[in-house]
Amino acid sequence: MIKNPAIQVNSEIGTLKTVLLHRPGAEIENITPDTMERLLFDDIPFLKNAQIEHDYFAKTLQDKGIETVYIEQLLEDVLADETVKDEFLTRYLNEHNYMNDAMKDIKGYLNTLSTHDLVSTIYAGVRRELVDFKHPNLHDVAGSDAENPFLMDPLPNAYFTRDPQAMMGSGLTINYMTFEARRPESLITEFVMKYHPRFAGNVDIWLDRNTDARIEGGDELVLNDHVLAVGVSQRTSSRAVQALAEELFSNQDSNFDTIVAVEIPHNHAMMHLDTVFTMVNYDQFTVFPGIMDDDGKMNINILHSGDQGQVVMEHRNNLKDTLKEVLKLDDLDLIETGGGDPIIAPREQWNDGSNNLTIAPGEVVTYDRNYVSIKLMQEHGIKVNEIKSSELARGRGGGRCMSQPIWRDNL
Ligand SMILES: NC(=O)NCCC[C@H](N)C(=O)O
Repeated sequence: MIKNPAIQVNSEIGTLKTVLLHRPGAEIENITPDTMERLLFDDIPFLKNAQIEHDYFAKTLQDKGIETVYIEQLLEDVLADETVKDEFLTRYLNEHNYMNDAMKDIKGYLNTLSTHDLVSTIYAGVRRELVDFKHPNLHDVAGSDAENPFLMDPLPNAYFTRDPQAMMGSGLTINYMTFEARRPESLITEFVMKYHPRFAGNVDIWLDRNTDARIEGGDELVLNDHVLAVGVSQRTSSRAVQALAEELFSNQDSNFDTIVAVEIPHNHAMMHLDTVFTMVNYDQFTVFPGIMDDDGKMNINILHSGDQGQVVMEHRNNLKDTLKEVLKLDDLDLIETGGGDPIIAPREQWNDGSNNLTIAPGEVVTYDRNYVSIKLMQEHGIKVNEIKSSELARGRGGGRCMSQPIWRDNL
């Protein structure tokens, strides 16, 4: 049992106290038309305005008394220790296939930077011409890698702090992410959890990233203190969900005994469960109807903890009924994104109209552009705090994607 847990997340809706963010930086300006698709962007945001919008998002949270913690600051704190910095750079470069003398050359350059600039460079990417290679690898002089102006690609998705890990109960999963473009983000989480005094020794690690079972935080929803909903999606494999169930059902520190595995279409617009489904109150959810077939059916499996902590599985096909069953509710309110209209719903889903950050039961933070979904939520009694969304939305993630709750009041 952890004595002083640094994480407390026992729901999607308990009053939010502390949240992890990343302010978009130079990495956004290192996206080009050629790399956009590989870097998982649909357009190149205007950085200055993206930062204004992000600061507005952070201030909206701060004005509600929520502590905002920046992952880049935590990384800077951790890398101030020379031994940790060396370990981090070795791992980071290894994961980019640099070893031996070539690694020494790159480290030589990175070690000339202040810790602050090093962190910015890790996010922004390391441009090839900055390193004076005495010992280049073949892949630096021939083939497609050699054509890439970056030795290490930028991390433009880092402002979606939800995905590299998922905090639940007194711990987290540190995620092996699906696309190479995002994998270094969870290496950062790993080092912060291992070495930052705020977290080191004070968190349970339910899953680590040393696996090939893919999982991302946008798929991991904490419905209450013993039930999770996890998307089986473009980004999260069924094997990872099974592994998570096995760990949570058998670990003494975990209170979770049920995982609802919800299969969603595997595509870019709906890459994670939270792009189509969020919990906004005890008995209210927003949902994009496009995740169901024409009869309203879906492929859902409830994973339960059996007598010996083993995983027992039951199949379901109706989302509303399944939620009522696992949450023990007589009724619940599914609020359809864009009112289910065949034009408005997919447009607002594309711009993350289903991706709400719930900051207290019945109160959300969401993008202003999805005005039809906002009006509907208001009509259903939800308090909506609107944030600006012209540039941030170009990365295909909204309020929930841009935030990782670290501490919520228990319900
Ligand atoms: N939880 C989320 O849905 N996060 C949004 C991630 C968007 C990012 N461009 C990605 O493709 O991973």
